[in-house]
Amino acid sequence: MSETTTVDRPIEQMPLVRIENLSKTFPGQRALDQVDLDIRVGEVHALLGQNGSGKSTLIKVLTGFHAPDDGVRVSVDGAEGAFTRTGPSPLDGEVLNVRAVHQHLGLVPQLSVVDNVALCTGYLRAPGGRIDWAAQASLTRELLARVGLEGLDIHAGVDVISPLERTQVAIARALHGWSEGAHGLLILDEPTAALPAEQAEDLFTLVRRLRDTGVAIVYVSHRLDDLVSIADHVTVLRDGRSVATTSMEGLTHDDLVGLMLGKEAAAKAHAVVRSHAVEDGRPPAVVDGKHGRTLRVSGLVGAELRGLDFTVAPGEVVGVTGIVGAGQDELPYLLVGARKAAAGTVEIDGTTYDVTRLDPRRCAGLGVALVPADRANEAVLPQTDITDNITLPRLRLFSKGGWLRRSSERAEAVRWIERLFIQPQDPGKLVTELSGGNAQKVVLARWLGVARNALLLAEPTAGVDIGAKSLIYSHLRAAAAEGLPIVVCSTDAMDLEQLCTRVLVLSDGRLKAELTGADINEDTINHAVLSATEASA
Ligand SMILES: Nc1ncnc2c1ncn2[C@@H]1O[C@H](COP(=O)(O)OP(=O)(O)OP(=O)(O)O)[C@@H](O)[C@H]1O
Repeated sequence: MSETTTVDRPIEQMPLVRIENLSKTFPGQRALDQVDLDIRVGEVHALLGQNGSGKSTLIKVLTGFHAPDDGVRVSVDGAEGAFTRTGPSPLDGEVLNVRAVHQHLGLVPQLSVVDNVALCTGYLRAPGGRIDWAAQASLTRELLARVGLEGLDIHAGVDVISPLERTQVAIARALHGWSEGAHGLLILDEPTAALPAEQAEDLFTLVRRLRDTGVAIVYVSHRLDDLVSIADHVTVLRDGRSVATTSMEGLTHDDLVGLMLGKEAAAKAHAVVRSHAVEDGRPPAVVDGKHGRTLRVSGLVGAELRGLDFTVAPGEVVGVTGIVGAGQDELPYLLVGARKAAAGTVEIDGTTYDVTRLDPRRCAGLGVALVPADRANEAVLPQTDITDNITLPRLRLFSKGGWLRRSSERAEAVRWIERLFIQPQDPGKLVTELSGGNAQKVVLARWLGVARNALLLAEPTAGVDIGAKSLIYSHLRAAAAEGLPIVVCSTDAMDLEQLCTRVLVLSDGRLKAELTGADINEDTINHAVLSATEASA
């Protein structure tokens, strides 16, 4: 902050950061519209809103990635000043630390913990310019101690530590240069998205600890139960406007849905999400038999999986779950050859294939589609528009006499935009200009169009709001009802409860339990994952 003047207000009522009249306009799109936000010392302040409501844009303005429109007013610690761009964040400076930990953490898996910390802090140098490894190790240990990771081997690769430890390392390095007790704003964006349920609780303990040392925390998540557990206040964004700021005291999951969507839309979303009752473990009746051959997987071996056999009947939605690394995270990639399997076969539409010889392109040709978990790196084609992203694997369908018919491609994109309520409804919009949840719908549209014989999904609802979740569920149910075999690999027990007719629980690369019927509910699934993991330990 610069050019500061003191505001005449009682200090105890004064927020650490007060932002007024914050707008951000992209060409043709007002992403934030006169938003006001007060964040206090020692609170967890949740940002809640549907896909495209402006949460990421707000974070990107706070961290200096986007400059806001003119007219914003800011005060920090009671001192008013301009929203200037002096540090990495326009608010970061002597008075305030502003740090963000994003959903994908920004760690390099192949590097050690100490190197990953150094990527943020810079390597400490001894006289003469060589790296002072002893000092670097002690700085790393000091930062890790602040997040409760005293015992972690700092030379271990980030790929071998647990998902919770990775999140802790990312938070630890964000605290570099921020002395304990100094004022600051820590932004956590979907921090539990990659964490199994039991590790999320441990993360909350850390977040509460940081809050109690005076850190102001902005917490963004579509996992509403997280917010009920951890947030002190919530600000609700709708179409770029802040429509409510309230204390979280006494608020339930359903209250949050109501605040986010408005009462009427909330009731509708709730009804759709709950409309699917899988009572006896049998697949729902196949209504038109458009697809209809069993997917049969035998002896699948990968880096994690150690020989998995299962079948998915036409119209069945089989869930596969476990803690990260149990095998469900690599399963769909192995089946389409996106990661190298060591052994295994898969029967597709009556023909058996050696999985070690498959590749994603060939699988797409066979009508087997994979919706990957890492949307940004594995799924969207960044420099292209919604139309290209949806139609790319099926371009031949839109060609005549060797010429691509752009009009029929666009018509197909418009059909999916309408079916999945993709926003904005512009087939020519660059996919990088979409919110995360809308980009996920585009990816889903692409692969729903390809899947004739099987659809494999990895974490299909990560980062999507409750309304979009219900929409995705109903499209997947409809595809199953047409006889498509579907495999949902997910750590989100709600996805599994709402979608699956059978759930396979893996641990250590092997099948440990199979849940059907009334056992397919969030509590039993979480419990089965925990028991399977403990039994393998
Ligand atoms: N770089 C950009 N260029 C143009 N429009 C953008 C850009 N980034 C975001 N938008 C638009 O701004 C609006 C808000 O998007 P934002 O990503 O902030 O939403 P969000 O609440 O974070 O959504 P989600 O929960 O899906 O991640 C959307 O309409 C989006 O299409």
